[in-house]
Amino acid sequence: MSDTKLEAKALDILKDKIQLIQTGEGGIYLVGPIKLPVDLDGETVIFQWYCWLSRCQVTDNFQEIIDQLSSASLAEYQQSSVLVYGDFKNADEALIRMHSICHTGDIFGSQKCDCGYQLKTSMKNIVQHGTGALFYLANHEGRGIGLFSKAMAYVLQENGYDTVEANLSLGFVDDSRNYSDALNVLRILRTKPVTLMTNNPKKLDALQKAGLTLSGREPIWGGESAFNEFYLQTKVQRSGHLEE
Ligand SMILES: Nc1nc2c(ncn2[C@@H]2O[C@H](COP(=O)(O)OP(=O)(O)OP(=O)(O)O)[C@@H](O)[C@H]2O)c(=O)[nH]1
Repeated sequence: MSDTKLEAKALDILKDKIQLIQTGEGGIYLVGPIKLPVDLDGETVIFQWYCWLSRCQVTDNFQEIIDQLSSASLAEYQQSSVLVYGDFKNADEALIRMHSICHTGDIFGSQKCDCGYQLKTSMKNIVQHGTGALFYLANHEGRGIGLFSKAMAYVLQENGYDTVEANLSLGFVDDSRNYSDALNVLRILRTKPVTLMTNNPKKLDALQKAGLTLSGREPIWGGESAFNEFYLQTKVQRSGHLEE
């Protein structure tokens, strides 16, 4: 097949799997669902996976978006995505997690935080519940400060600073995470209320202010180790996290 024919065929395949979400500030291009078999403790679980890209440009001519991909250096800027399980659109009850990326905890299994534990547990909870979604938010590293700054914050923490002090002394606020794109995607996937897995009342508040319709909160506490005792204590004492 010629390159032109391959391109035309690709668009034909992709067009039914791309949605434009208009946000007022631009467009979110949502790709999916894609069937994703996931190994959860030795059991294969099928999730439906979606990934999105935010652009200033708003177009439903998706070829224009495809044409920009190869020169957009997207690997330099991570994209967020969501794993959906069960009849997420229609079920009366659904469990969701807005999980902030944690390179050290989620990927390396670092025990300096509880992120890896929360990621795995939230996926298992969703499957056990029967319906839900795990939003994996790629622009949230270090509560919004980025991986390099988080490394600097860790150096400061090795020298006596707590998590909040470390962020502040590097010129950041304690928490600069934004949930608006994730909520725009959630509204496409489900309009009924959801139960949010979190221990953080400020996150709950930020999400509700941004328009999340909530039916409840489920705690997600655990993953304690000798290495994260002070970190978890700081979450409770300085950031107001709930222990149950
Ligand atoms: N700045 C900074 N960020 C950290 C540190 N440890 C983990 N993180 C980041 O914290 C984010 C998770 O936020 P948490 O405060 O642990 O929890 P939360 O999302 O507010 O609340 P939960 O929903 O209860 O998990 C992830 O993006 C991690 O990368 C740290 O020592 N310093």
